[in-house]
Amino acid sequence: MSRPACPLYLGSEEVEKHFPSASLLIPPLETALANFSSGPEGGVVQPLRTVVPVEKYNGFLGVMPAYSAVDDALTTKLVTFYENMKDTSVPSHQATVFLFDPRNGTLKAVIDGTVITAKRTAAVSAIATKFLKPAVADVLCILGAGVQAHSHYEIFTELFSFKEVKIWNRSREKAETFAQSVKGPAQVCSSAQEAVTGADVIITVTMATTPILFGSWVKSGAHINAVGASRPDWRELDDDVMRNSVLYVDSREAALTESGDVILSGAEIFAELGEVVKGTKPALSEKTTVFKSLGMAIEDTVAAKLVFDSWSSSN
Ligand SMILES: NC(=O)c1ccc[n+]([C@@H]2O[C@H](COP(=O)([O-])OP(=O)(O)OC[C@H]3O[C@@H](n4cnc5c(N)ncnc54)[C@H](O)[C@@H]3O)[C@@H](O)[C@H]2O)c1
Ligand SMILES: O=C(O)[C@@H]1CCCCN1
Repeated sequence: MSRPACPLYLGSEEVEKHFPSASLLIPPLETALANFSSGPEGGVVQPLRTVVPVEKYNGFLGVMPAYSAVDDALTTKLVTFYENMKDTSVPSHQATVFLFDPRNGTLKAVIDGTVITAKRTAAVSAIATKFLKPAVADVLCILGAGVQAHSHYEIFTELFSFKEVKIWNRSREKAETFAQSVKGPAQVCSSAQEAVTGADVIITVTMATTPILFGSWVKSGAHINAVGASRPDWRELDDDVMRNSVLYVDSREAALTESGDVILSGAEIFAELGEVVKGTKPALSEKTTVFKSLGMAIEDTVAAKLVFDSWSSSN
């Protein structure tokens, strides 16, 4: 019996190279979201992720396995995320995706998951926004100025035509650095309220554990992508915005288990994004809408396959 070959390793630079634009991910991600929301016939097997708290250091380890029959792809992402880190040279989120041969279980590749996590999360928010943004969407607001703020800025300015981008961060200095580093306009705001006022699309991408977005600030009909607060006792959005918006989620099961914004507000889930993509639930874009994103393993499966296939065809 021959031993399996050593798995391929693709670091973040290689991943970037084989993944020039996150918008490449939109079609396969839409298919994956629709398949996920189709139950067993969609061919997606994705148990709820396991999250191990590392209390002593305010950290968490997430284990995110998934199989997609349509893509014939099997992966597990391991992701760590740490709150209030003193050492700012280390990213708050670090991830690795393991890609297996689904025919025999051989580990084919170990792929940096940090770039994948940044790009696939932003691409899913872009899908939600395509369906749920108001007919006229001139002003984009981003709360947060970290990794996800960058990946969201990149794909949102590529796919949509906002006239204005307003950005707020807890430390203004980081928002200023963000505005100087992006290729395009970004207006730094002194408060979250100032950034949110008048915005048609709002993205919350912070490590906040208590609300930073309040319903009284939100323009009627706006669309909100709520990307942070992925623990059952963490919040980014207040009860007002949660209860008075139409609520879309990536996964009902995950939202009811992991999302403090959903669990603690008692807001009712209207639909999964995959149901909107399939057309079995409407996109009520004239209403104020929230897409609560927690991140799904199947998104990493699709992204890792795209990177691996691109690498294979060029080697
Ligand atoms: N839904 C998903 O699929 C998904 C995927 C990855 C990350 N996330 C979440 O998105 C959020 C941003 O992730 P990131 O990788 O950009 O993190 P990051 O550490 O790069 O950036 C976090 C930003 O939040 C700000 N911040 C930190 N604590 C805050 C607080 N208490 N109040 C307000 N702002 C605060 C920081 O200044 C920073 O600008 C996190 O909550 C993360 O868990 C979600
Ligand atoms: O889906 C993800 O990759 C992230 C991991 C960290 C917490 C939020 N969701």
